Amino acid sequence: MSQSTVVSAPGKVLVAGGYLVLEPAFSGTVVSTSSRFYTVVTPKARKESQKITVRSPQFLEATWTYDVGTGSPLEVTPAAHNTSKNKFVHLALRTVLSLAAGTKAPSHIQELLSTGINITIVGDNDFYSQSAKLASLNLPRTLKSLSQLPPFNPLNVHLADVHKTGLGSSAALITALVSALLLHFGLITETTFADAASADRRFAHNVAQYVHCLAQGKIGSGFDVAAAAFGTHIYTRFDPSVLKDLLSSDTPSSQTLYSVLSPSNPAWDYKVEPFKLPPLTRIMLADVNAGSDTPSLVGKVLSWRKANKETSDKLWETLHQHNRSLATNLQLLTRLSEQDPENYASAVKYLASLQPVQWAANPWQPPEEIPIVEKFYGAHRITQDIRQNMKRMGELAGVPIEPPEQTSLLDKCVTQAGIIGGGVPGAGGYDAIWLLVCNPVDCSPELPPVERVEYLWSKYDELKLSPLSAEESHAGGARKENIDDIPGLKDIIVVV
Ligand SMILES: Nc1ncnc2c1ncn2[C@@H]1O[C@H](COP(=O)(O)OP(=O)(O)O)[C@@H](O)[C@H]1O
Ligand SMILES: C[C@@](O)(CCOP(=O)(O)OP(=O)(O)O)CC(=O)O
Repeated sequence: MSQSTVVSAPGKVLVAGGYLVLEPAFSGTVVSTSSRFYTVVTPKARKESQKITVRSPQFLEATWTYDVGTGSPLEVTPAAHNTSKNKFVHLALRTVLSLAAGTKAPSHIQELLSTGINITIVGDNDFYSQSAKLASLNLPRTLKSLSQLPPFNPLNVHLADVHKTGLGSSAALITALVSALLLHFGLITETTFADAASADRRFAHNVAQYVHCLAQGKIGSGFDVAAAAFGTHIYTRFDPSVLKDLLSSDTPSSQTLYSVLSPSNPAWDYKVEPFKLPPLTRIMLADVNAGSDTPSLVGKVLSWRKANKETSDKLWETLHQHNRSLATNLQLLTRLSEQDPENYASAVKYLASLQPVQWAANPWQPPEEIPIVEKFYGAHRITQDIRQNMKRMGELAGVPIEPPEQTSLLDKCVTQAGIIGGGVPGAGGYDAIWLLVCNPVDCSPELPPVERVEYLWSKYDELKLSPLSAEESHAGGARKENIDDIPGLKDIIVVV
């Protein structure tokens, strides 16, 4: 394993900015998750010249072999014996190998390929629903039960049949795979890649963004790939015209690929503004397990917007103001915690024991805590305003962005003690909900809000809810890993 290259990339939750983030005039607040995808690239132990074998050991029959040509342009062909296709993986390999062949000393690439390459891809359990597994083990759907599952738990299904939880498996996987390959072939270096603002990290982002669009057959806003590459941030999209020519060409040359995807190409105009959730708070996610088709929601909302310019412009502007205020408000809370950690911690502990409606109504509140409490109450109000306007967007467009079932669930959640706010992430629908909860170090004698929410979810009869174990990742996006630091990763790699 000594010559292995391991890279991980996080999943995402778009807490504000669904639909708006598709347009460059608006932005989205995306939180990256502690749950990650891992890619391990290793020279084959048994030499198999010009062959790349990709394995996803969490799934049945998930091995794909590719033959790499020796000519120019370099071809990557799926082997005839593959039992399924994996467009995402195939296009990632083809793109990075083509870039490598064009920009590195060909002899160096040839040397790596002449041994053959093994790639293992695994996603943290959170990316796929674990409800069936928990039920088979007779375990309740709680965070504690999730922590008892082995890492990278095999799902005993084919990849095509898996139930995804909405954390953005393909974006995290492509970003981790592309970055690992770029590092392995020496197109970027470990030291520069470690810096989120570096040209190398931006190169990995651009390549991942291209591969993801190509594999999906469409250009979305790209917030999911940006979160996988850079971590939590406020995202403003790139102008899709940067990829137009590449996407319409069958096999772009290495030179064309490089000139478009290069970090110095000024046509990449996306913006990544720093953001993080305030200290002593925690994001909680529930997989609602009812499923929604994001592309169909997006299609309907966008055609409604086109046909109702004036009304939608007003709604978009209102939502944009609320989305920005939420981000500003949460950033201010982080600043208040830095300026006065003691009063901040004491205010969070106090808020954790009361319902949000009671937060601003305490005449005995110590004066130093008042600005902190007010900001938390402000965040609560803004998240409620965002929900209301997103729901209205759905009603006007005739799509279930916050359907009645989700409204009742969220209403129950956000009136619990210590819950700052919540909503339907991303495009909304029946997929999932997110909550932001106060998470003081010690809540005694009260129950911590996290446990209150878990209890409510476990007893909620109207919908089948499973918590996800993800928290916010503070690792800042994709990163090179040491295989020994990731529990369970070494054990799942097939050494051949
Ligand atoms: N563990 C995995 N190993 C290999 N490929 C994967 C894995 N998980 C997801 N994928 C790829 O991502 C695709 C799913 O992409 P998509 O439907 O866009 O899901 P998502 O919304 O989670 O990003 C799969 O068809 C497969 O090509
Ligand atoms: C509507 C959107 O703005 C947000 C969709 O976010 P989701 O998190 O719902 O996305 P999926 O992972 O594809 O289900 C579309 C976009 O920005 O591309």
